[in-house]
Amino acid sequence: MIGVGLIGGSLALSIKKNENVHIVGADINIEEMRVAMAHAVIDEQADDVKKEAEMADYIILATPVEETANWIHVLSKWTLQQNVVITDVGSTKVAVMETAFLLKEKGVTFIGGHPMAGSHQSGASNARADLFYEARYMLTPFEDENPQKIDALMHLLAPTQAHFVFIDAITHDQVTGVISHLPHVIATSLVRQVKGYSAKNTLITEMAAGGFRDLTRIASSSPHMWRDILKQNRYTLLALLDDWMKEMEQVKNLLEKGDSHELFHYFSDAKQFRDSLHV
Ligand SMILES: NC(=O)c1ccc[n+]([C@@H]2O[C@H](COP(=O)([O-])OP(=O)(O)OC[C@H]3O[C@@H](n4cnc5c(N)ncnc54)[C@H](O)[C@@H]3O)[C@@H](O)[C@H]2O)c1
Ligand SMILES: O=C(O)C(=O)C[C@]1(C(=O)O)C=C[C@@H](O)C=C1
Repeated sequence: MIGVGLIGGSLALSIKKNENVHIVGADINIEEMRVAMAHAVIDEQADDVKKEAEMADYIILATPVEETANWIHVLSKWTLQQNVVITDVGSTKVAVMETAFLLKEKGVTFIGGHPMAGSHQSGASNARADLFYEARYMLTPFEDENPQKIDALMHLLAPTQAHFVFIDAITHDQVTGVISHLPHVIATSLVRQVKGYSAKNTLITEMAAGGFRDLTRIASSSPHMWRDILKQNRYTLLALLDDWMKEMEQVKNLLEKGDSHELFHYFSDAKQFRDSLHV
């Protein structure tokens, strides 16, 4: 397990429910390694990552996505087990799968993965074995991947009790752009706007309640993780932000007109769609 933070740690805790699993962890943050060992998230800490990776049956990359791409470069230079399956948990897939081509060219299996559950909290101390229970778990194997390797990975991940969904990397990045990355940008920019007002009036933060909390919780997420996600999915985000600005223009127009019927429809249309969603 390379990266023993929230997602790597949660996956480790859940994978441990399989028989005959021994999880060796590696992390650039020594404190995270200490926490992961102290909470029995991993069985052993890697003193020599190369040596451990070359002995591993599975390698899971659970680092921020730019680091994941770097690790794929590194792994492509090592002599891994012939049957090794490498996967990741990153929130973007196009850049990761493009880099993973380096492994494919060497006959090494890489199957992209992305569990659709998480938190604004980071680190192994927040890891939970049930984090992925009933969540969607997207997999992006190369088109001609050996089905036995995919089955082996799904077997390893079965204790997560997540529902696997196969998807191509481009569609993945468009879909997550819409339902995860754009909402993060909106929450973050809203918090920044409120921060500006709060400098002039302390009542603003004092009066903040449930509505503000629910809409902005995710702005407390890891800046490192989100910087990397936005870098890798920036073209999708640029198009989505154009649409978002058009949406805001529409709200401005509605307010300028002040038409009760149109304003009511704006809210009722959104409520109807929101009420129909499973989340
Ligand atoms: N947090 C979420 O809600 C969520 C959900 C699904 C997927 N993801 C994805 O999971 C991945 C990990 O996110 P997280 O929430 O667990 O973050 P996290 O900060 O809790 O954990 C990431 C860990 O990676 C370590 N790390 C960073 N660079 C490294 C490197 N070069 N080598 C080794 N270790 C390194 C960090 O020290 C940290 O312990 C990201 O790619 C993210 O996009 C996150
Ligand atoms: O619940 C949260 O805090 C999350 O942000 C989780 C969340 C999301 O739903 O957008 C964040 C990033 C992921 O790649 C998957 C899930």
